[in-house]
Amino acid sequence: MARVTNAQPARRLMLVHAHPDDEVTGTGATMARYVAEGAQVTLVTCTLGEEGEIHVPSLAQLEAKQADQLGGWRVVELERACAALGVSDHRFLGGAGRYRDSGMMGLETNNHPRAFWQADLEEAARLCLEIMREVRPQVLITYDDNGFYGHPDHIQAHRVAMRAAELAEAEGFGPEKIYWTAMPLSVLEGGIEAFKGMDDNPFADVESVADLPFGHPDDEIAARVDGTDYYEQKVAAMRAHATQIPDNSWLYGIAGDFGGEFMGVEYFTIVKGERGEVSGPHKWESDLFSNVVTP
Ligand SMILES: CC(=O)N[C@H]1[C@@H](O[C@@H]2[C@H](O)[C@H](O)[C@@H](O)[C@H](O)[C@H]2O)O[C@H](CO)[C@@H](O)[C@@H]1O
Ligand SMILES: [Zn+2]
Repeated sequence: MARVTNAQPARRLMLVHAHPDDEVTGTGATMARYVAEGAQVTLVTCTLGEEGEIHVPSLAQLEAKQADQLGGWRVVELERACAALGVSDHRFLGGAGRYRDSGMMGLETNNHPRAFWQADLEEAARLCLEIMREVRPQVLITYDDNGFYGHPDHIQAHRVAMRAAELAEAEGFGPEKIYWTAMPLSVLEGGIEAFKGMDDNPFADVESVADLPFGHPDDEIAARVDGTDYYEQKVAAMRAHATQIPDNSWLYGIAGDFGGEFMGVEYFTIVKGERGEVSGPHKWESDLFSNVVTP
């Protein structure tokens, strides 16, 4: 049984994401910050994103219904994004190509025999456990039980990560703290105002934040990680995912109009472990490793 070696950094963060590009949008600044601070950041991506859209016209024929090569291309996009963030430890769950992108909830692609949505949970969790046993992360990040916005692969990534953490706990090396990606309602409400008048307004049809499948009251948020110093790395990593994030994406609008204030700050709820120092009106933690005692 592998044990923490002297060669491993003192602080170790593991993230379990569903598709290439998820690592950037929800946790890119957090990853870049902890890498810069000397932590080991291990990214686990569960699928290759084969069923995604393609926003690069010259690559359109790679789509699943044609050449079905988008997954391979997104492997390269992910490598480039990790390089931009400074992340050197990336794994595909079960190895590249083990689990296939299931497509949006309810689509026929959910039933593909290799779809992650069809994965045997125990088997997939044990594959995740193997990485956890090697890395022994003190902090684990994944999605909430709705996968943040209800995508089947995100829901499955949550289930696999949480089951792996449970199995690791039983073997005596579970993560000390577990966080789920989140967004405060106050930030979403600010976004709705800020986007009015933008061409690519993601909130165009949204009357109220209550209409969104995600968002937490500010007091339910546990941690606000300030990665504003790394927002340029985050934007560079977003650009690496060109098939998923088009040049006219609202995400770049935010980056342009608000800089690191929005793109460089990422939020989490906590579902395991004791928070360390908290501050501000909503008592948010600023360091995911605060209060960690596990060597
Ligand atoms: C951020 C994320 O999880 N993206 C997934 C998602 O992509 C969506 C999908 O292409 C949908 O058809 C679009 O309308 C929507 O705008 C996209 O965000 O689902 C894809 C298929 O499972 C997945 O490849 C992509 O990474
Ligand atoms: Zn995703």
